Amino acid sequence: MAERLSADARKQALSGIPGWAELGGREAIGKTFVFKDFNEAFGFMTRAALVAEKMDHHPEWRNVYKTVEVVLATHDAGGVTARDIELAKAMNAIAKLTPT
Ligand SMILES: C[C@H](O)[C@H](O)[C@H]1CNC2=NC(N)=NC(=O)C2=N1
Repeated sequence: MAERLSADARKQALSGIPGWAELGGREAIGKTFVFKDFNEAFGFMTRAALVAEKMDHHPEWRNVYKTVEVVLATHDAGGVTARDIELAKAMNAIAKLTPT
């Protein structure tokens, strides 16, 4: 099973993934993506969902119109692991292909 990252390792990893930050009150990372419209937001979610399913690692997320709020944590590990960092990077790469 993946190991929880230390506070230092989380900070280090997050410094390389624009827009992602630690949540307050819970060991998890999050980012709010804002797109041009609902179509782009939902397109992002569709592409990200396919990648997440392939990784067997799934986001907690909420969509309102063109905004997608994402939270990533590894529930089995009780914190943030390399798998969350990997999915966060993949989501940033997908968002780059999507007009904002
Ligand atoms: C059995 C399966 O691998 C686990 O339930 C996976 C599925 N997807 C998951 N996704 C996330 N984000 N955290 C998990 O701990 C997790 N566990």
